[in-house]
Formats: sequence, structure tokens, C-alpha cells
Amino acid sequence: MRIVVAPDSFGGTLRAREAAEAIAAGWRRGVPGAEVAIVPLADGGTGFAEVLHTALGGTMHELEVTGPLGDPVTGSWLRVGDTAYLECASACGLHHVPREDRVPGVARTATTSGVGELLAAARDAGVTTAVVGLGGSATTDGGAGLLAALGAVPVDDDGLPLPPGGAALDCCARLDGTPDLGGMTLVAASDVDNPLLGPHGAAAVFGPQKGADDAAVTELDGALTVFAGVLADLAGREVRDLPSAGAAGGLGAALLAIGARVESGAGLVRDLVGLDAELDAADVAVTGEGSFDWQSLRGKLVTAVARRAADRGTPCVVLAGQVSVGRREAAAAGVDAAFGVAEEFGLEASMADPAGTLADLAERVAPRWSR
Ligand SMILES: Nc1ncnc2c1ncn2[C@@H]1O[C@H](COP(=O)(O)OP(=O)(O)O)[C@@H](O)[C@H]1O
Ligand SMILES: O=C(O)[C@H](O)COP(=O)(O)O
Repeated sequence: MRIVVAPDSFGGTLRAREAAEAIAAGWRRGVPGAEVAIVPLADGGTGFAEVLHTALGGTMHELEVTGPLGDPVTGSWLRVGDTAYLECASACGLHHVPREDRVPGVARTATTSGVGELLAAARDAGVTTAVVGLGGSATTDGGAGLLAALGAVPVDDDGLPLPPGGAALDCCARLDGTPDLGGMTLVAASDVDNPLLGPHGAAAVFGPQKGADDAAVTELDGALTVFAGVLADLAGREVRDLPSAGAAGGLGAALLAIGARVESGAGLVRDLVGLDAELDAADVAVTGEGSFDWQSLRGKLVTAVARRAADRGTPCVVLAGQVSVGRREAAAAGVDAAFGVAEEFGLEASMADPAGTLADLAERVAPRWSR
């Protein structure tokens, strides 16, 4: 009996590797002797570089960069051969902003400058390709901070540099300077396919989780509309409606404007870690994430794993922090059963001891899936 355990991170509580190890430990307690392989996964968001480091090796470089709030944070990028893998969240992620600080003023001013600083470091180290994981960001600045860090500074009508953040882009007239990529090929590995603007855009959909209220969402969407024109001038074409332009608060749009190719972060990770070969050899696939909800059904990582397991006729079990997807919807997505730690042990216990309770859940569930 071989089990492959391939979860995403549990947002705010467990890294993908920690979740995988907890599930594996519990499963082995439930079914002694079960052969368990762990394959931690990520989309473009939090955990992207760490998961690839585990799977591919390479060297992780750490450096101090500008965080989303302007304070220094330790960012990192992974070098594997001539390729750099950067996770935007390491420089501008929501985890750098304490929950009580996620307020409209922060949503208006948070910057992607640090992501540009990481990219500049990779460029200066001589890599030929940079793959930028998008997701889990605290920012809605259309990638303005990244462009400035690479040498293309957003300025107003008088040629004065704009302050950091998305709201100031309302006054953006043009970019001063051109971005220096040193000839690197860019890939944007995105967790979502939203456009830049409008009801499905960066500000409307992801602004609220970063602290934006209705007024800030409207303001940011308007400012990004102005900036979309500046990005179109840079790119020589419109990028605002392209899939993933709205990822990471519009950082996707800036990367598209400087020539990046967009890929699905989950798909890219899945291929690089060799998930298909692991599924081929497995009798049961177990995946999971913090919240298995309607967003998961819209092509998030967990349902991508379920789909590939289903293609092989391999049962797929979801172990999540919380489950709000009905049994029928889950089955349609290829999930044979979904269990929530919070439903089993209570939300307080699952948040207080996420690894312990997840292992306990796996122990309870495992015997039902052993043959
Ligand atoms: N151990 C846990 N137990 C219960 N709920 C959790 C746990 N860990 C995370 N969550 C919930 O999952 C949410 C994050 O969802 P997740 O699916 O991991 O990420 P995202 O929505 O960014 O894709 C958190 O806000 C929290 O409500
Ligand atoms: O960073 C963002 O705005 C995203 O692209 C969406 O992030 P999430 O998947 O962490 O909500």
C-alpha cells in the first residue's frame, strides 16, 4: 500500500512540508507499515521557492530587501543552475503585515520594491532565466515598486518620483528610465488568472484581504487603470486584460509588460517536483490546504492534484484545516472524500496545534483507505 501525500501549505499555520510530514506521521500511526511518500506542493504563492528547493536542490540566497511596508525584510531566491526561482511573497507577502495592520492605508501604500531587488540580485549573479512565483502578496501596486527597483521609476507630470504603493499611481504620467533585466528570460508563475482591473481584478478580488475597504478598492482600481496605460506604453501592447495580469496585486501586469511568459504556478511546481510519477506509483493520493472552499474548486492546487489522481483511477482524499465544499461538488472535482481538522477537533484546537491535530485526523482517516 503506497500513499503519496502532496499538500499545499495551510495558510497561516503550516508550511507545505510541515503539513505533509504531519499527515504522513498520522497515516503511519493509523496504518502501520504503510509506505508513504511526501511531495510538498505550492502554487506561485507562499512556499514556492522552498518547495522547489526541497525537490531540485540548488542554493538559497538570502538578502535584506524592502518589505511591503517599506521596512527591511529578509527575502530569498533560489538558484538552480542558470535559473533563479523567486517567490514574490518572500519580499512583499501578506505574512510580513501583522493582521491588525491590514488596514486601507497599508493596502494603498504597500510596495513590490523588494521583489525587484531580489530580481536585480539574481540578474547581477548572472542567471539567464528568472521564474517569479506570484501569490500571497500584501500589495496592490501594479508592480510599480518592482519596476522602480529595476530602473524604471514611475513619475508624475513634473517628472517627480511617486511615493510607494498603488494609490499614488493615480498621478503616474510615465516611467523614467528603462528596466534593466540584463537579458534574463522572465517567467511569471501565477496562482490566479485574474485580469488587472474591474470586478475580477486585483483590487476588487484580493484588495480586501490586504486591508482595503470599499473606498480603497475603488481608489486602487482607478489608479491601476491609469498605470495600465503606462504599462501599455512600456510593452507596446495592452496587458491589462491578459490572464494573471491581476496576480499579486497587479505585479503580473508589470511582469507581462517587461516580456514575461505566464505559466500556472501549480502546474510548474507539479512538473518540476515529478508529481505525476509519484501518482503513477500510488494507491491513494492525499492532498490538503488550509481551507478547502469554492476557491479551491476554481483550479487551485488541491483540485489539480485530485484531477490528476482521478485520471489514473487513484482515490484522492483531502485533509484540510476547514472544509466548506459539499460532497457532490468535491466528487465532481475528483475528490473522493474531504475531512476538515476544525470540523473534527474544533477550530481553536486546530489553530493552536495545527500539526498535531492534522496528524490525528490522518490517523483516524487512514484505516478507511487501506486495503
Ligand atoms: N490548521 C488549520 N485549521 C483550520 N483552519 C486553518 C488551518 N490553517 C489554515 N486554516 C484556514 O485556512 C485559511 C487559508 O487558506 P488556504 O487554503 O491555506 O490558503 P489560500 O486561501 O491563500 O489559498 C486560513 O485563513 C485559515 O482560515
Ligand atoms: O497575491 C495576490 O494578490 C494573489 O495573486 C492572490 O493571492 P492568494 O492566492 O494568496 O489569495
